[in-house]
This record gives sequence, structure tokens and C-alpha cells, in this order.
Amino acid sequence: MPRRAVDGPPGLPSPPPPGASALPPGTFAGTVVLVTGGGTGLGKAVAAEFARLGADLVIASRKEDRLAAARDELAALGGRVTAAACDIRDPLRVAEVFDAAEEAHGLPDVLVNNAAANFPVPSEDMSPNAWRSVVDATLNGTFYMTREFGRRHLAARTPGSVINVGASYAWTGGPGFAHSAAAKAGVKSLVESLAVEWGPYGIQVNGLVPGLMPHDDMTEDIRGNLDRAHDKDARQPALRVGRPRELGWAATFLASPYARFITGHTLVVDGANWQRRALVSPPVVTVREQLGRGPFAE
Ligand SMILES: CCCCCCCCCCC/C=C/C(=O)SCCNC(=O)CCNC(=O)[C@H](O)C(C)(C)COP(=O)(O)OP(=O)(O)OC[C@H]1O[C@@H](n2cnc3c(N)ncnc32)[C@H](O)[C@@H]1OP(=O)(O)O
Ligand SMILES: NC(=O)C1=CN([C@@H]2O[C@H](COP(=O)(O)OP(=O)(O)OC[C@H]3O[C@@H](n4cnc5c(N)ncnc54)[C@H](OP(=O)(O)O)[C@@H]3O)[C@@H](O)[C@H]2O)C=CC1
Repeated sequence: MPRRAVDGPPGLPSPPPPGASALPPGTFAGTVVLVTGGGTGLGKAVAAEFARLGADLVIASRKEDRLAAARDELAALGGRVTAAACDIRDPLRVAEVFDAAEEAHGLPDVLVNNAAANFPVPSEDMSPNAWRSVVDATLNGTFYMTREFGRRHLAARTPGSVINVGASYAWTGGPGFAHSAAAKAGVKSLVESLAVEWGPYGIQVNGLVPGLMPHDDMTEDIRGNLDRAHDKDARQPALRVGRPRELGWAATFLASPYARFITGHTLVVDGANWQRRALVSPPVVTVREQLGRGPFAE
């Protein structure tokens, strides 16, 4: 397949079509993959790529209706799929999800910590509970899931692979998303700590960062702000946004036998958008203005 038509548009080429897999058929046969937030958006896209390669799935999040719909969609790709309702901010519920997974399929071999909470808000408007809500789901929930996975594998003396979905503002900071950026920085740090702690036990821990990958499940808050940023493709060095399946292919690679020596690494799938820096940038627009908010009033 040519990478680009001779007279095609500039920018990075389009990816293969939906339904294509990045690895040999059956790469994950006999493997169980647990994806948090696997009922929507990028989590569902990641789960789908594992299913196409033969994995059984456990998808976990809070809303049972969305989980049930996704379970049926994912099961149509071949494997067995269990949906587990769970708020990952509750460590007891997290343990119960692993119990349910073990009962239905055996201990998951792969954990994808994809669930997160986020909304744009100027920091001066953010309530303590808003901060807590986002950090609790994004950082604490990721730790509770990872801890449970690690403890069970250490006890069973079995190898495993953890993939933590991050965001590039873990490195750069995220004006308008201070809670999420701080939490994602913590998630990235967890990858680096736990890869070293658990390498001796055969457990890989990697990070995976999507660039802008719009999808139909985006929350109203995020979608609303995205819709205001017209011409999204032209604002990326790739001259296009990412496709959720591109994250799925990267996740399957990181968890595959072909990546056994990769751990403690965070792979960014964003067409180099986060490295876009200039000494003279576009004029500063405050977060309040970007969000269409009036002057701060206590
Ligand atoms: C500025 C530039 C814009 C550019 C746009 C580009 C966008 C690209 C972003 C790319 C990065 C994306 C990263 C992601 O993480 S996307 C994942 C997003 N998905 C989700 O968040 C799904 C789950 N989310 C939720 O369930 C909810 O949205 C919520 C996070 C709010 C959690 O729900 P929960 O039930 O736990 O919480 P509450 O509803 O009780 O609220 C808790 C407190 O938070 C306050 N809150 C809620 N929303 C807002 C808001 N929009 N602004 C300010 N404050 C908010 C709420 O009032 C509660 O606080 P109080 O008790 O003090 O009132
Ligand atoms: N889309 C993008 O462009 C980008 C996304 N990301 C990251 O990708 C990941 C997926 O995002 P995306 O698919 O876009 O967003 P979604 O809003 O579609 O996914 C978030 C998922 O997390 C679940 N979730 C949220 N809170 C909890 C909780 N407390 N307990 C259990 N599950 C929870 C939600 O399910 P439920 O409501 O049922 O609980 C939902 O399925 C996130 O980590 C996000 O930070 C990073 C950069 C860019």
C-alpha cells in the first residue's frame, strides 16, 4: 500500500481502515484483558483491537447501560466479554471487579487503565470537590487498579502487563485542565516507579498517551470546547487528528510478546503535536476567554 498518493494532501498519511489489526491473528488468544472505561471512546477502541486479536475482555466503569451496549458490540468481534460496574475510586469495588474477572475468565494478563475524569475549568473557579473528583478517578483510581493487579500477580507468581493511558500535559502542564494535568503527571510517574519495582516479578508497566482523538462519546464539556476550536486538522503537525484505532494498535503492541523488553516507557501517539513549540507563539488568550467566562467574581 503506498504511504501517500503522489498528488495527495500533505501531512501524515491516513492509517489503515477500521478492522485492520497491527499484529498476527491470535496474538492474544488465551489472554484476558481488563480495560477500565472500556465502554466508551478510546477505551472501547483499545478493547476492540485486543478482541480482534483473540483476547477475552473485562470492561469496567460506572454506567451499566453503556457497559452493556459495549459488551454486545465487543463480543461480536469474537471473544468473551464481561462487563463489571465499578467506580474505580472505591478500592473495595476494585477488588470485587478482579474477583469477578477471575471467576469468569481467570486473572487478567493485561490491565489497561484508561478511565479518567476531566472537564475544562479555570483554576480560580475550581471547587475543592471538583479537584478531588478528577484526581481521585484519574490518579487514585489508576493506582487502586494497578495495585490490585500487581498484588494478585505477585501472589500467583505470574507475569503481566499494565498500560496507563495518559495525556501529554503531564509534561507541559494543561492550562484550563490543572486537575487532570496534575493527575496525569502522577500517572506517568507511577509508570516509572512501578516498572522498576515490578520488573523483577515479570510485570511490565508502560504509559500510552493519545493526542487529540475525537470520538462520539466525548463528554459535552470536552466536545463543547473542541467544537470551538475550528479547523482542528490544520492545527496539528500531522495535518490531521488521531483515530481511536491508532491508540488501539499501539496498546496491543505494548502488551504483546514483541514488546517484552519495553517497560517504564510512555509512548505518545499524537503526530508530534505536543512537541510543537515556537519562540513566538500565537497571542495569549486567557483560559477564561477560551471558555467564554466573564471576569472572576468571588
Ligand atoms: C480550554 C481549552 C479547551 C480545549 C479543548 C480541547 C479538549 C481536549 C482534551 C483532551 C484531554 C482529555 C482528557 C480526558 O481525560 S477526556 C475524559 C473525559 N471523560 C470524563 O470525564 C468521563 C467521566 N466524567 C464524569 O463523570 C464527570 O464529568 C465528572 C468528572 C464531573 C465526575 O462526575 P462525579 O459524579 O464524580 O462528580 P460531580 O458531578 O458530583 O462533580 C464533582 C465536582 O466537580 C464539579 N464540576 C463538575 N463539572 C464541572 C465543570 N464543568 N466545571 C466546574 N466544576 C465542575 C461539580 O460541581 C462538583 O463540585 P462541587 O461539589 O463543589 O459542586
Ligand atoms: N480523547 C482524547 O482526545 C484524549 C483522551 N485522553 C485520555 O484517554 C482516556 C480515554 O478518554 P476518552 O475515551 O476520550 O473519554 P471518555 O469520556 O469516553 O472515557 C472515560 C471513561 O472513563 C470511565 N470513568 C470515568 N470515571 C470513572 C470512575 N470513577 N470509575 C470507573 N470508570 C470511570 C467512563 O465511564 P463511566 O462514565 O461509565 O464511569 C468512560 O468510559 C482518558 O484517560 C483520557 O484522559 C488523553 C488525551 C486526549
